[in-house]
Amino acid sequence: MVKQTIQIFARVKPTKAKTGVYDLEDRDDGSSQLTFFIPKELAAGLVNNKKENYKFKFEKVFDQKCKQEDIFENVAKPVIDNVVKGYNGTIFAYGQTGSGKTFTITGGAEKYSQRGIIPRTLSYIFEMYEKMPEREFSTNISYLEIYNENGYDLLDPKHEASKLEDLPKVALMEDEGQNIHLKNLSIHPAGNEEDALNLLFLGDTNRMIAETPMNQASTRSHCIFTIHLMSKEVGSATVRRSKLHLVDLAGSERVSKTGVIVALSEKSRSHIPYRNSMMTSVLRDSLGGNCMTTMIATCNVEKPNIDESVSTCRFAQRVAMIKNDALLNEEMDPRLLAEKLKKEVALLKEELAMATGEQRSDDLTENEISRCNEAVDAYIEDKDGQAVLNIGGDMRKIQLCYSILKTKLLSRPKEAPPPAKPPEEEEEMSHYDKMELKKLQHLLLQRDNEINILVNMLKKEKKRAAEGRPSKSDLGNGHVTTSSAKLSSRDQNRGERHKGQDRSVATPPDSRAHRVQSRDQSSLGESDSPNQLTSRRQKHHTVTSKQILGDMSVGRQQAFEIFKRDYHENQQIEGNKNQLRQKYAEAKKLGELVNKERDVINKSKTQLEHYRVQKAMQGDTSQTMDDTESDLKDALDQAKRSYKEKLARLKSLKTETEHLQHYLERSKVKLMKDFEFWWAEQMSQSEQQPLHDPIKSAWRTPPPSGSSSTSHSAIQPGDPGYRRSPVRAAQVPPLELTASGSTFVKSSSTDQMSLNSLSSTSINSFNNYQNSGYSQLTPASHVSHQPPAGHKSHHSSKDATSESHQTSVAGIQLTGDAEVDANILAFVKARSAAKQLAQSKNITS
Ligand SMILES: Nc1ncnc2c1ncn2[C@@H]1O[C@H](COP(=O)(O)OP(=O)(O)OP(=O)(O)O)[C@@H](O)[C@H]1O
Repeated sequence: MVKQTIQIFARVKPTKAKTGVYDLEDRDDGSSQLTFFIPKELAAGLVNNKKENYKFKFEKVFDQKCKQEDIFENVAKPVIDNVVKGYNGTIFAYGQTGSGKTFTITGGAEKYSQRGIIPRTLSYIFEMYEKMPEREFSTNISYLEIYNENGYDLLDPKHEASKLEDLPKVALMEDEGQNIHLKNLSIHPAGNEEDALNLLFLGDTNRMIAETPMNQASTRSHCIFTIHLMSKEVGSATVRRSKLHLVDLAGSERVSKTGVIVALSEKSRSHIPYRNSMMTSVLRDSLGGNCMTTMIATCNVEKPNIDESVSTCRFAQRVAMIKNDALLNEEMDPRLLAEKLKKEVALLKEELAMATGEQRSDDLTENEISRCNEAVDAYIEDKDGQAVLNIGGDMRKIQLCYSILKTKLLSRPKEAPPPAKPPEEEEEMSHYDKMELKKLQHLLLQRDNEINILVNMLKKEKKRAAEGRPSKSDLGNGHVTTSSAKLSSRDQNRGERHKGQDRSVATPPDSRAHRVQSRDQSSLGESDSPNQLTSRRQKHHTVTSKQILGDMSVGRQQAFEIFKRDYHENQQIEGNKNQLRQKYAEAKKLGELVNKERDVINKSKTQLEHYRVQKAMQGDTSQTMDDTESDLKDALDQAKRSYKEKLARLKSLKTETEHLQHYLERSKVKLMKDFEFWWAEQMSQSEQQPLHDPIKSAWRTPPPSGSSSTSHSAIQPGDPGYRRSPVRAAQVPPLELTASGSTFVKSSSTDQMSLNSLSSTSINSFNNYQNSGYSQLTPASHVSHQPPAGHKSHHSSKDATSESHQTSVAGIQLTGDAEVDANILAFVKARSAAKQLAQSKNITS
């Protein structure tokens, strides 16, 4: 048992400007101290407004420049090492909204280097398995989201999520031993890193899709990614099961209001009401039980966020006092144990029968007879002189074995005895024979192996051809053409990935994957074969716009196209696309090089073998290598090294491209979600416009700066709310939405505002919100720019004010007097309507 308190770390989120409100110090005992300086005027409303310095001790504090790699090395690795050994582990991030919890646990959405703890953990555990050939491992994964005390399965294979409520609800169950079980949470086997990453990507995509403006999933929900490990020594019945929870908690400003967290942070409370919250029930072991737990407090050190960062650090200090007792979770596997016991019982029965003289007289079964045959064959083939034919104490079997042996002996062809040789020649020949025999035996073995490999390959190919499948990419064997071709074809097909395309085909052969067994297949549903599941996962990765946006009207589709064009993350998306292209090109080149290297290896091998055969034929049996042989051997070794290096790079390129593809998929989802929000905002604004105030309703969206739109009608025909307002309908001629052209209006009046300009403007202001980076929510006073309740968009009040003060309409100065301005607007509208009418009647004004 390992007794340990929860280890606490802190991470400071990078800020653009220097804030001067905190300091870090390394202490003599190896820990770090984080100090916040809070000027008195800022401390108003803070817990203690007299205090200016707040000091907190952590295992280590990671400053703004720290890399994801540093966090992984220092925080995650020690926990994972123990999980692989058989201890439970938990790593959770706690901090206010926007402080970097998701960035730390899952990673950033832009670059491969921004990979967070989860993807790095997945790579690391599979690397560790390779280093422990004496053990067999199995890995299963689950991904749970808890929102409003309800659990949702992010990896559910049966539902396509478009909102959180679409996912199956996970229920908490407690057994008699007070162990918590999660009903309806699917657990998926991951045979290799790629499988595991796919599960992570699937869960993340579901998490994003399910995030609606109303639930702000990432801010208010907790996400728990759990890796379930099982391992045992080869041939042993003792298994170790452990779990690693990687937890992204909801924003601290929200969770701190829940009872459990309050109880945890109050020193005087000895009883923690874990059952009051789903999150703490699931993580009960992590907070004071059988687990090694580590917390990362994420701190935002911009001045307005200091209060919350101080609270976060206070909470961390309290958490650091929680003691855990981690146990090695070792047990006998009941299945293996039963098998072992059965064998023992059979043996004991036979011994008993021998001892008591009681023998069975019934006939041996077919199975028993064939086992006797096998035992005799094995006995004959065993070259060990001490080999024993052990068939138990059953006389029927013993007699059968004797009979089989006799039959075999009698059926052997009689060999003529070799002619007698003179004694000295016999001695000389025997030495020569020994050498030659050894050589021939070795050659024979080699050829046998080669034939076996070839036969197996042929069988596989034949089977594949019969199933109509493409040849398997085999990085391990150097057949990289298919793999790189697949990469490039995936590049071309990205965006509309083929449904059901089986990614596992591109998986490099992983010998360990064969050993890995699914422990929880049953939870996947009976009909889920691994291939079906993979293709379903694959399908899940590709998010269709329909899934998020539903069926779109033609007008909305056009608006979407324009929104896409002006989207603020375009540059980043393009950057990732470029990188992906480069990586594919690199992979293709590398694939070709690996194949060349493979040819070099084969050539060098053949040359070396030929040379050795030649030498042997010339009677040179010396064991030492001559210069030529040594050169050939060096060339072969060099080619092998180079081949391995390139192969390793190819493998890592594969993981990188998977990540980039995932980032692009995320961007796609984000784009669609942002459009949905923007569109909803346009709709809600148009519905919120007071009907008696035409000025405001006309100018809720400003014209684009520098555009000629000032001479245009103020009302935006492309606006979805346009036709809904009776005031507007009365003031302007009815305009129709049309699918043709780039505008939404039928007529070509110069007073018509194109949707393009409308969209550019409101999209720009939307983009400004997105880029403002200010992590506080919009003040409630800016009602007209308030996003639909709960949306995470960070609107700045500056944007809102700039939009609400327009001074002219269609070139005419507004007065600020509502009545006068209403008249001006009515005039503009009337003029616009007249022009339009004139044009439609083909009359020049
Ligand atoms: N250490 C960091 N380096 C670079 N960018 C970061 C870092 N930490 C956070 N960010 C960025 O800050 C933004 C907010 O971070 P993140 O989403 O991780 O916050 P969070 O604490 O998970 O918020 P929420 O509670 O809303 O889920 C993201 O755009 C993220 O990429």
